[in-house]
Amino acid sequence: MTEAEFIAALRGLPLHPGAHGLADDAAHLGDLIFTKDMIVEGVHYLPGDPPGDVAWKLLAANLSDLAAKGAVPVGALLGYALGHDDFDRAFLAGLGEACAALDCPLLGGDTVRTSGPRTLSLTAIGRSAAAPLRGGARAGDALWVTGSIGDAGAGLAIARGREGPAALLAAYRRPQPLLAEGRALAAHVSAMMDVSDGLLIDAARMADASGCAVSIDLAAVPLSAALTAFAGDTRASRLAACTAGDDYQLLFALAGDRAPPVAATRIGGFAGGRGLSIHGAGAPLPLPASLGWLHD
Ligand SMILES: Nc1ncnc2c1ncn2[C@@H]1O[C@H](COP(=O)(O)OP(=O)(O)OP(=O)(O)O)[C@@H](O)[C@H]1O
Ligand SMILES: Cc1ncc(C[n+]2csc(CCOP(=O)(O)O)c2C)c(N)n1
Ligand SMILES: [Mg+2]
Ligand SMILES: [Mg+2]
Ligand SMILES: [Mg+2]
Repeated sequence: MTEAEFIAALRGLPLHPGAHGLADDAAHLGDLIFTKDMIVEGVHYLPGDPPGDVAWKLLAANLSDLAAKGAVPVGALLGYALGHDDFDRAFLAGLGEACAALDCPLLGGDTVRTSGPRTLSLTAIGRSAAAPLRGGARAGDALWVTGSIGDAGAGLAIARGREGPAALLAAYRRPQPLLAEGRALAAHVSAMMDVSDGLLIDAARMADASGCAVSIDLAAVPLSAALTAFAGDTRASRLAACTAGDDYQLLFALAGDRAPPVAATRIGGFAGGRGLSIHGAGAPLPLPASLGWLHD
């Protein structure tokens, strides 16, 4: 079974109304927001990555989903698999640092031991008075994204041994959840989500959840100077950036010609119909074979 097939099958189980049909980044129970993300050695991080960075990434990936709902973190529940003492101790130190820096204290969790690949999980709880959904975009809305796209994908190549700048490696190992930006945006957007699996696949998910079509101008996608110096600026490098994932930027829909209250780039728009299309210099472009990361 693929990830998408499994989640589709879960939709046939008894679902709480706050799950929004498992078509949002998080569950909404009153003003409380619940989200969970897991990370697995060899899948989400490399065995040689520093344990403190693994802890950071586990918390940050979850808080990114809270950011997309405009939430303030309340606390986190940790699911931890013990392995080697050195890793476990360094993870603990890194988690303490991450909880303090990101203002998210522990509520509890569970601990097991495994001899297999390390699998870690975290459930983050937040509070948001007016959480936007992933599925609220309407035909005529513009599509916007914060920051730059593709840095973490390049950082993974650097973590695997390519020469490259520390800033790209840091984007991969220490993503920054955009909590303040999410809170500033929440009351203005018609839809919001974070970019975890890749800009193209996540934009397609926002359009699907909203019952709209979305189109993206590939040339408008913001790339950092560090990335273009590292990977060039070609159609292929732009497509690689837009499908790499691990960006943890905020993707949002905004009505008409409104300007967002935080720094962001307009990259496309929503229309009637269904599906994702991309274009460059006014001409339609073929979609790449893979739109982003999928656990298939
Ligand atoms: N095993 C599961 N059990 C219950 N719900 C699930 C499960 N896996 C995914 N979901 C739900 O499916 C929806 C989509 O999940 P998904 O993991 O794609 O969201 P995300 O956390 O925003 O993305 P990412 O995992 O890339 O960070 C969410 O509502 C999530 O709670
Ligand atoms: C070693 C290594 N190989 C590949 C990747 C890329 N990657 C893995 S999972 C994922 C999407 C988010 O995960 P999920 O959807 O499970 O929350 C991405 C972009 C990585 N981070 N580390
Ligand atoms: Mg998300
Ligand atoms: Mg997830
Ligand atoms: Mg997530």
